[in-house]
Order: sequence, then C-alpha cells, then structure tokens
Amino acid sequence: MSPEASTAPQTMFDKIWDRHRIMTREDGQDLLFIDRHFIHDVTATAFDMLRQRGLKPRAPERIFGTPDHYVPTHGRDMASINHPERRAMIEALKRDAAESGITLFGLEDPRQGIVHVVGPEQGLSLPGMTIVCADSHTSTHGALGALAFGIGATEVGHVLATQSLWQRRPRRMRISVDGTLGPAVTAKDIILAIIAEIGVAGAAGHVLEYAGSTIRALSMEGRLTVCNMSIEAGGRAGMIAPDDTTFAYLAGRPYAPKGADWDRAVAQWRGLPSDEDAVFDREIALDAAAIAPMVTWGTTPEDAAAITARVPDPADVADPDRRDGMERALAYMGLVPGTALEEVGIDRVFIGSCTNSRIEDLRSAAAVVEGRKVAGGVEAWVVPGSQQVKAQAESEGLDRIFKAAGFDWRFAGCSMCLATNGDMVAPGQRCASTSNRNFVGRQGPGARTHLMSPAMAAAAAVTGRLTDVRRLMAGG
Ligand SMILES: CC(C)[C@H](C(=O)O)[C@@H](O)C(=O)O
Ligand code: SF4
Repeated sequence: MSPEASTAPQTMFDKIWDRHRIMTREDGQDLLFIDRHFIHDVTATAFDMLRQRGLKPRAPERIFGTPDHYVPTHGRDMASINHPERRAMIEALKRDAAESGITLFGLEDPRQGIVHVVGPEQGLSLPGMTIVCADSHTSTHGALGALAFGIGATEVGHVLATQSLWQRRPRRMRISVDGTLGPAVTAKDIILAIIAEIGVAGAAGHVLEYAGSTIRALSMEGRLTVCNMSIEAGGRAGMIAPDDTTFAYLAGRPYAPKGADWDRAVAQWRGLPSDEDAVFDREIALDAAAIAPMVTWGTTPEDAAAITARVPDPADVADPDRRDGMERALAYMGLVPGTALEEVGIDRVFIGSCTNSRIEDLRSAAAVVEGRKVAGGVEAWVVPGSQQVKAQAESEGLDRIFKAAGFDWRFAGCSMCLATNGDMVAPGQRCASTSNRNFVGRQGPGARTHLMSPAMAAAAAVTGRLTDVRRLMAGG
C-alpha cells in the first residue's frame, strides 16, 4: 500500500470495510470477515442447507438468536400457538441453535424480542463491527457505528460455514440533517421526510451515513429508528458515527466490553467517524426546522406527507408511471384526493416493530395517551420490542397508562408489523402504525397502513383519526 493510500481521508464505512477485508477476487468482490451474525425464526432454510452439506457453523460464539416473527404476543405459552407452521419455525430455531451451541434468547427468556431491538440492547451490536442477519432491517444496528446489512439465505449459509461473506463494495452517500426539530417532530419524521424526498430507490447501491447537528442530537433510540428505515430508501446499510451518546448507551450492557477492555474499545471507536475531508459519492442535506410530523397516505414509505397536508391528487403529477402508481395506491387505501389527512378515520393502532418499540418510543406515546381514552371503535395495541423493554416500561408504569386508556399491552415480537404470527389488521381496516412498511397486504390482506411516529400513533388512537399530535400538546 502506498503511504498516500493509508493517510487519505476515509469515510467511516471505508474504515470498517477495509479492516474486515480478507481478500479481493478478480471480479472485484471483497471477502469480508463478519463479526456478528444474528438469527431469528426465519433463518431455518440456511441451517438446512448447511446440514445437507455436512457443515457446522464455524464460529457459533459470534452468532446470537431470538424468535420474533412467529411468536405469539398474547402470551408466552408455546402450547397456545395452535398453528403448525408458526410452531415449526420457532422450534426449528431452537433446534438449530442447540445443535450448534448458539446462544438463543428463546420464547421464555426475559431477553427475547425483535432481533434488531435485542442486539443493541444486549450490547451485542458494537461500533466498528460488521453485522449481518437474514433480515432487511439489519441496517438498524448501523446506528451504533457498525456496518450492518441484511443478507439472503444462501449468504447466511456462507457466513455460518466460513464467518465471512463476498460483497461488492457499495458507494457512499451522506445525508446531513441540520438545525433544531420542531415540537413533537421525531426521528421517525426525519426518516419519513428523507424517504419522501429521495424516494424508495433514492439510496440504491449506497451505504448511507446520517450526519449533521440534528442527527448528533438524537438519542440512541432515535438513531436506531433512522437507520432502521435505510432499506426503505433502497440503501444497502445506514450508519451514524459513534460518539458519547453511543458510548453512554452501551456502557454496562451485558455483552459490551468491561473494565480495561471497555477503555481500549472506546479509544478505538473514537477513531471510527469519517475523516473531515472524506469524500462521499453523493450528498443530500435536509433542514430539520422544515420537517413536520409525517404520515404516509399510500403504499410505499415514500408516499409520505406532513400531517397538515391533503391527500395528493395524481392528476397533478406529470410522470405517467408515478401517476398510475398513485392512483392504484389511493384506490387500495380508500382515499380521495384533496381530503385533509387529519380527516382520515382509523380503526386500529399498532405501536411496535423494530422501528419504534423501544423505551423512548413507548414513553413518548404514553405522554400523549396519559389521562385520555382510546376513541370508540378503535382497537389499539402496544407491542414492546423486547421483553426487556416491556419490563422497563412496566417498572415506569407505562403499561398502566396504556391499559387505563384502553390499549392492549402485549408481549414482545414483530406482531402486526408483518402479521406472520397471526396478529392482523382486517381487510379494509385502516391502521395507524409505527412500523416501517405500508406495502399492500403488509398487515394482513386488504389492510390499510399509515406509517407515523409513536406520538402520532398515540394521537390517532385517542382521536380516532389521523391527527397532528401538536394539537393535543397545545390543548393539554
Ligand atoms: C421476514 C424477513 C426476512 C423480512 C425482512 O427481510 O425484512 C421481515 O422482517 C420484514 O420486515 O419484511
Ligand atoms: S418488526 Fe417488522 S420490520 Fe422489523 S424485523 Fe419484524 S417484521 Fe421485519
């Protein structure tokens, strides 16, 4: 390596990539060492592939699992899952982990939860790591200053067998958000505003780094929310430079380094942020002060608008493909152009998912709900992201606030985000949801999803329609 190459300014992404590159193939792909591998109850086929070839996981101590997609949220009793496929998925994970000596936070474990909530919470996702999981929202873990991305079943097999992975180096894109957020504007609103701006393919082929004073000022929970939805902008991964917020969050977590190891780790992590003059392939900037509480009106996360807006009119759109897409989305969503978003009534509320089910999310929803009641005819749920979050919330009395208002207080899991466990929104019902995807049928066949922040979902729960949460704050 030439001396210039070693001193050239580097992005955080490049630093992590280069430190994990084992070799480069003739076609340009790099073999990366993988520090951490998460598995959940949708990973079974990869273990089957391995078994068929007589292979065993090479580094089980680097792999951690927890069931999330198929777990019941009305209780923790395996016997209550009277659905053979769901039982089989949870049992397969248990068997695969036991056979290979992989640590599993199983259904009855107090550490169980959505894998993207559990990893950071346990201190398993650390700055500078390469992290993979057979799940697109693995980008979440990048909030800690890691390179974290989702992989397919064949790639999972490769990682299990070799603890490494062939990858083509993506391009780098920096999204800077600067300025002060308005009242009740949260991390969820930032990422929805970003996706509304750049589109669902806006970051395709790129690893995103979120930067700027607004991002720096976000809590760890907020950063996890932003990075979670990187994939919804088409990004390969999303990351945020580690800083004192990151270190304070990680200190003392069960699997985080301790004592002298911790000091050494922090000293090393302080060298990870992108160098001053590092060059990104693309740069985007947003003004935080211009972001309002957001909701989606259509069937992709890019179909998002300020809650103060009206349902857009496809007739105003010049591009015929986009116009067609909007027409279909509005037909599915049962919305008429020109309707004020605040006039749209809702039937269901889902506060949960790996995007917005952490303690801070539940606190912000509870602050809106406190002293109010869920509107008549609305069924509202809170599904904590992990059993730890659930316990913490209960110790703070948040469960009592939600239950007194008429919310259902559930056990941890993916639940109504994807409905794979049977928690579903009925056909034609409209759901205010804190999750990350509003695709057709996502929360059940015919279900209509509006994405928003936990505070906005709480506001919808108590009014029975999409509501600008700032109204409830001002009115008291
Ligand atoms: C089931 C899983 C592979 C999937 C993903 O990759 O993200 C799911 O978590 C989702 O959110 O759609
Ligand atoms: S909570 Fe939703 S987005 Fe997250 S991993 Fe589960 S199904 Fe996927």
